[in-house]
Amino acid sequence: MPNSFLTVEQLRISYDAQPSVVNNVSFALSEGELACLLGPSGCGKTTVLRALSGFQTPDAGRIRLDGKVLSTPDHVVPPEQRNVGMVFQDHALFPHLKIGDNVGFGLAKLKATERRDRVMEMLTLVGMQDYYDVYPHQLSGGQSQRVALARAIAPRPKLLLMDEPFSNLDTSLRENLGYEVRALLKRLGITAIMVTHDQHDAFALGDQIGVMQQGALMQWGTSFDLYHAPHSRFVAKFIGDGVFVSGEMVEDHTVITGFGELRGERVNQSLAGKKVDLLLRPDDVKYDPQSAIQARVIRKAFKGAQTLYTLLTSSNDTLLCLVPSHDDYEIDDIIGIRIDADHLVCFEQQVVGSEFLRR
Ligand SMILES: Nc1ncnc2c1ncn2[C@@H]1O[C@H](COP(=O)(O)OP(=O)(O)OP(=O)(O)O)[C@@H](O)[C@H]1O
Repeated sequence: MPNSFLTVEQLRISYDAQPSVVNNVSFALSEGELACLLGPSGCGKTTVLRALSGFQTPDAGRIRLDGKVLSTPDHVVPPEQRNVGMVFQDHALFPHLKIGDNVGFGLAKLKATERRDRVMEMLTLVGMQDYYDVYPHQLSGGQSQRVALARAIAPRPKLLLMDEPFSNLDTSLRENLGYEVRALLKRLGITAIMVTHDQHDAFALGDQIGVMQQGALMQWGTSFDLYHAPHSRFVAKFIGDGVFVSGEMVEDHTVITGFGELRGERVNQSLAGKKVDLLLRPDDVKYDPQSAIQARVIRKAFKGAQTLYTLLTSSNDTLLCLVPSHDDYEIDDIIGIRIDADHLVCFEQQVVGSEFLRR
């Protein structure tokens, strides 16, 4: 943390009507790292972004960027002096300015020829080099968002902030754009933070993802860790599909369930000797015609390459299982399954039977 490029330390923010909108949030980024703040509506993501951009004074805590203190409760470097770029959900292009002038807007300090070269370089990077003389209303949503990105990175900011940049775009476009933007920012070595409530946006862009709930940062980690090693029920439920099934943790690496004994690495605190709710993701349950564990299909959802089956075991546990869609089964068919969870995510038991985490 001391040598990080960006550090947010113990950030606390209240609004008049609402205390602790952001509550002791701390995280750090290396130069060139991409992070996402992910969480349900109202959890405080945008407020963190506002503090990073200099529009919000913290009640407590400190923000440092590249060795310089940008925000404390007593001193806030104004937004225009931070060298921080911003992209918003609604693109916010100036409607009366051509695309080239939109992208060149923050480059007033450059000579005219340098400015034009920089604008062309940025437009080329986002694949919009043929749109220099076009007005914003002539662009699609995806094109506008590319231009907004080009405008934000044109002044070569130290930090790029993006607030739900893909939320007005349709699903397939937003996923493609997410991976495209990631590749571009990585190529340019730009450090960035994106706020989103959509886990797929976060998976597409973030090296690190921070999951927020009611002002608190619940977990900070890679998408893989958040999905497979959530530290809390909230993160387990917020990220991905799955079920909780009841079991008993007989020792640190072993849980007995109604459909057999499962062994794996323990992820959370030790609950040896206790009744637990064990998290099983659809990809922890493997289709295996040879297996002795049999389960009945009670629901199927075709997903293209795979089908997501909801299964009921003879012990009355409900499981989710992803099966290549060529292996097609009908409701009430019996199929063989094998549990392949190399890590055991358990929480002290709250429910009896299975609980769904379907989103
Ligand atoms: N200017 C403000 N004055 C008072 N309360 C505010 C203000 N801005 C936000 N809030 C409140 O603070 C809380 C957090 O808001 P924030 O916009 O940071 O959440 P968010 O996670 O970004 O939500 P969303 O995804 O809906 O944008 C909300 O309850 C909101 O109503």
